[in-house]
Amino acid sequence: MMNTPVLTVNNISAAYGQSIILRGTTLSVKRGAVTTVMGRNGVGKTTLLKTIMGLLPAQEGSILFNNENITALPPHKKAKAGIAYVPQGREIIPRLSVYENLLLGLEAHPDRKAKIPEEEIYSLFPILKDFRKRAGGNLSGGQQQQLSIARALVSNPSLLLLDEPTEGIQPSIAQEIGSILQQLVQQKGLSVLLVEQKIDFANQVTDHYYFMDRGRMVLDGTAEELKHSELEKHIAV
Ligand SMILES: Nc1ncnc2c1ncn2[C@@H]1O[C@H](COP(=O)(O)OP(=O)(O)OP(=O)(O)O)[C@@H](O)[C@H]1O
Repeated sequence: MMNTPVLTVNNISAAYGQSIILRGTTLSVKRGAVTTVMGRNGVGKTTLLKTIMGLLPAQEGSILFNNENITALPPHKKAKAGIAYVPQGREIIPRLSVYENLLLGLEAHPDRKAKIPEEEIYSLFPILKDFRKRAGGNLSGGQQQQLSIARALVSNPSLLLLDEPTEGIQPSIAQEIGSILQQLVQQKGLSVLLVEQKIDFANQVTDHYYFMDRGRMVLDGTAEELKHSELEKHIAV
């Protein structure tokens, strides 16, 4: 079990109406490591995460989570099975307090009596303890990103899908988020599928890269395996 991928995506396709976005996308996500998908704007990275989560149907191909076929499961069942999604733009509920936003994470917890693991969450994200009564909408972008990740962790996932966590936040906070991710991977064995545009942040956390173009993967490997020039070619805007 330890050596098998936590998630395998085989040849999936997905579309918005007539507009086909994923065209035979294949990747595998290593257990207890960070796998990062990079690629230019609009190549289908967000669509890939949405399809894995079940927010968009896969019209062809299959998705295996811990060797079980989850292709057609609805999002709430995937969440209960242990997949958490941190969407691009974070989707904090602005009028709810930080604590109430965290409570929403419990909806996806497989145990209905589960409570927020406050000690763990606040030791990872001390700012959320100080601000627990503050409205989510009054936090800075970086704090909202931390809240969004914390809310995902409240459901006790084994796989975290993370869409551009550094978008619009300052480099020092991005670096902090990077260290927290590393901690979660190394200490809790969390598996992460990250979509990222910033190579510096990606380099801080990534074990294995995939490069996506027009709905499919065109290159993959560890940082050592990939030549810098190749990376630049696939992320240049
Ligand atoms: N809800 C939607 N309806 C129709 N088309 C969409 C929808 N969402 C995204 N698209 C289109 O699908 C394509 C892929 O979008 P997607 O968001 O997956 O790309 P991305 O690689 O994540 O890019 P970005 O980095 O800009 O988020 C784009 O051409 C986009 O315009």
